[in-house]
Amino acid sequence: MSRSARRIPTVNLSHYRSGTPEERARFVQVFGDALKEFGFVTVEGHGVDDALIRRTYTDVERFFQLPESTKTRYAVPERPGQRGFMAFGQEHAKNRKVGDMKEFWHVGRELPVGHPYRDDYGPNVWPEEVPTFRTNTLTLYRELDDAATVMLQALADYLGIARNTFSDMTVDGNSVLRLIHYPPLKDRFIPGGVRAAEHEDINFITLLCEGTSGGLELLTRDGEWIPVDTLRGQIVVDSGDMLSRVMNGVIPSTTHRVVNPPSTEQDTVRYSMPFFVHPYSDCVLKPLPQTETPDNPARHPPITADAFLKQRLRELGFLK
Ligand SMILES: O=C(O)CCC(=O)C(=O)O
Ligand SMILES: [Fe+2]
Repeated sequence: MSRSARRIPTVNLSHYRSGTPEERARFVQVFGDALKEFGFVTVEGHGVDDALIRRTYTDVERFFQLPESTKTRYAVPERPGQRGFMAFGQEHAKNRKVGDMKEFWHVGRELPVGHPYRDDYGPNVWPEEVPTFRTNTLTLYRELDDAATVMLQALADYLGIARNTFSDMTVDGNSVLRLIHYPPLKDRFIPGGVRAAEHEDINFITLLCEGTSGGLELLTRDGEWIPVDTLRGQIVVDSGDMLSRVMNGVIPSTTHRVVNPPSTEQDTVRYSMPFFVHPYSDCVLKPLPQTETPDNPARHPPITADAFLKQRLRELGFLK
C-alpha cells in the first residue's frame, strides 16, 4: 500500500462486549495494535445512541448561532477553558502564539454534594436559550463515559494486565465533553490561523463523535499526515499524553490537527464533539511496572493527574 493510502483500522465494540471468544480476541488485538501504531482507531458498535448525537449537534448549532454578546455571558473566567463557553481564537496550541479558529463549550462531570472532587471540578453552566442542551449533553457524556470504560478494559486485556487497571483510574475522573464550532473561514479568519493547530491531547484517551465535515488529520509515527475520515455513527479514538505517561511511551500520544478547508467552494462550517477521558485528580501517573524495562527506563517522574493538567493548561494559556 502506498504510504498516503494508509488509513486507520475500524473495529466494532459490540464484538468485545458480546461477541464470540474469537471476535473478542480479534477486537483486542486490532484495537491495541492500532493505538500502538497510529494512536488512532475508528470504533463502530460503540453503544452511543445515534439519535442522541444528532439531537446534541442540533443543540450545539443553536447555541453557537446565538449573538456573541449572549454566548460570552457563559464564559467562566475562574475556570478558563474548563467549563462553559470559550470564545473564538482564545485557545492556542502549545508553542503557538496564534489562536485556533474555533469556539467551544465544555461540559464537565457532575458529582453529588459532598463528593471530594465536586469543588475541584467546579459546576457546569447551561445556556438558558437552548433548554434541551443540559439533558442532551449530560446524557451523551454518560454514554461516552460508559463506552470509554469498556475500551480501556479492552486495552488492559491487550497488555495482559488486570482488566480494570485503566478504567479504575477514570472512575469519577475529570473528563470533559467539548463541543466545537469551526465557522466558515469567510466569516471569521485569523491571519496565520488553523482550525486546530497540531497538538497532542492532554488526557488518557479521546472519543470523537464524527465531525460534521472533514479536516481531521493525524501525524503517523514516521512523520506522514494522513486524513481521518469518519462515517456517520463512527467514533474515532486517540491516545493522549496521560496514557503515554502510564505506558512509559509504549503507546505514545498522537499528534493531530484540523486543517482549514482547501478552497472557498469547500469553506463549510464544521462541528465536532471530542470527549476527553481523564483520570481522577489524585491519580498518580507513573509507568506501569510492565512498561519499565532496562531498555525503556522510566521516562518521567510520577505526577498527579491534577498537577499534570494544570501544567498543560498553563502551556495553553488558560492558567497563570
Ligand atoms: O475537531 C476535531 O475533530 C478534533 C479536535 C481536537 O483535536 C481537540 O479539540 O483536541
Ligand atoms: Fe485533539
